[in-house]
Amino acid sequence: MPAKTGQQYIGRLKQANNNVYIHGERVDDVTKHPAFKNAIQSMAKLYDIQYEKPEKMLYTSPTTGDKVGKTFMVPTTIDELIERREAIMEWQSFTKGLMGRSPDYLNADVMAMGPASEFYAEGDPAFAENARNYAAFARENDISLTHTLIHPQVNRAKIQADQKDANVALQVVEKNDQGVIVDGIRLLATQGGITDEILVFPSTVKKSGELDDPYSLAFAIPNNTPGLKYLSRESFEYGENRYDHPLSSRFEEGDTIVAFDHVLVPWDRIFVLENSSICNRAFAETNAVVHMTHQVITKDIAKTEFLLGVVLTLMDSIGIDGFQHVKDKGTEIMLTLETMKSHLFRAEHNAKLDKWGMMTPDFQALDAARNWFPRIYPRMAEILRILGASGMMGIPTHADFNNKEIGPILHRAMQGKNVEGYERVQIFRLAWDLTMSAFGSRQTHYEYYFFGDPIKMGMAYFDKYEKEVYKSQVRDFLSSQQIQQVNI
Ligand SMILES: Cc1cc2nc3c(=O)[nH]c(=O)nc-3n(C[C@H](O)[C@H](O)[C@H](O)COP(=O)(O)OP(=O)(O)OC[C@H]3O[C@@H](n4cnc5c(N)ncnc54)[C@H](O)[C@@H]3O)c2cc1C
Repeated sequence: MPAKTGQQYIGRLKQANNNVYIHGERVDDVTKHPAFKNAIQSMAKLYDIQYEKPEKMLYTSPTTGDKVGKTFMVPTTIDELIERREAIMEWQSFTKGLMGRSPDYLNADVMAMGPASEFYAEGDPAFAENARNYAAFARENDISLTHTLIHPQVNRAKIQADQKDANVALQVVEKNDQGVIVDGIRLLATQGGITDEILVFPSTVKKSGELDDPYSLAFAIPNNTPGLKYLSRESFEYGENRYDHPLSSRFEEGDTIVAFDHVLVPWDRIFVLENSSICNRAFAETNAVVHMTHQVITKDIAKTEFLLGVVLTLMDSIGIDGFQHVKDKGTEIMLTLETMKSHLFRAEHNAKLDKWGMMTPDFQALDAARNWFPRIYPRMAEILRILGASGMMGIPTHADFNNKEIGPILHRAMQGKNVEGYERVQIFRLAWDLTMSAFGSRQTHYEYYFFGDPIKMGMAYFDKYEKEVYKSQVRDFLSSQQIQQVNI
């Protein structure tokens, strides 16, 4: 089947009728519900873009000859790697990097499962076949995915097996002829219930060996599998008016707690079963993490470009762009953008064929970028907030401007250096929705925790960084000075 259209994506969601709950109620039709329908429209637009720009977004399937999504393409040359990234960038230019779980993110993960499928044979040769088949199935059917990696936050000082209710986290409870029955909770599935399927993978920090095995699983199942429930947080979309809520009315993806109530996972959908060692190595050894990071850094660049554009437009609108510290703050964002672009360039141009036959970007460059961005993103949001000052709160609505009595007052009161009140407020509402509304502050929180806890990631980064080369330079330098040792 060729790549899907937006209409097909929506049609599948209607048909699937996934179990999604919000505000204490089951949602009848996510495609019509105010909390989900606009995010679904944006996702549909992404699928439509595949057909608006087929040269950029589609390629010929290696198995069926159908035109399928290029974000599933296994790159074998640097040119293909760049082509794949350009398709990702096309989607990111539409979302401005604000839908962190647009399909390209998990498509990168699934893509790597194909060539690297033999990795999963370590648990069982059948699991390798499952991984291979799933990668092809997802590509040929343009499957949209949500995913879940982590256990509930009960008591982080204890390993899962020692929790007071150890059964709260997702685990295997039974095996039978058809498959494995799993039960328990997983967090935190962004876009839960508004995709076709869920990918359950482990987080890569299970350090208690066999004690972690019951919780160490990887599989994929349709979102309407009996017993699977998505418990959605309240929506941060406060209205459909694009003037009032320019971003949250388009890109509010939603986050969900995932409850598995004795859910059957068929044998042919299992990739890892009760093996923490394999789980801990899966992302790294299949190079899925490298391809996912390649997508993420592309998203980060699109997001930084947009944020820079908003900052510059805002500066201009109230005439602060000539002040020294204001310029310096703009420079901070420019430097971030240029640095991220350099990381991406280095990653792509130093790419090498890995042992699975995938052209794989230089992870040193991507790893630096993915460790740095969560640290710098909150600062960029802060810069926008600082420069916007009172303007971030002086944000009347479209309805206020339309009111005969107060509209003209506001239009005059809110005027900018070279824009009228209505236009200036539009810029500030955009800045507010990007950084300060519930949607905007989630963006900051999201970026901070995108790849996991940045503190733990930083520690892991430090531990595996090649330090000896730098220490030896210092040793050589000191010894080259030939200073006589003082006899004490
Ligand atoms: C908006 C948003 C969307 C998300 N979307 C997804 C998604 O789509 N799919 C998905 O799988 N996950 C998703 N996540 C989850 C994300 O992966 C986690 O938030 C991240 O891995 C951190 O884990 P945690 O939230 O359990 O934090 P915790 O591990 O509970 O950490 C909480 C705090 O305690 C500290 N802490 C915890 N343990 C230790 C320790 N041993 N030593 C020192 N300090 C410690 C941490 O530093 C942190 O400050 C999302 C998160 C957010 C915020």
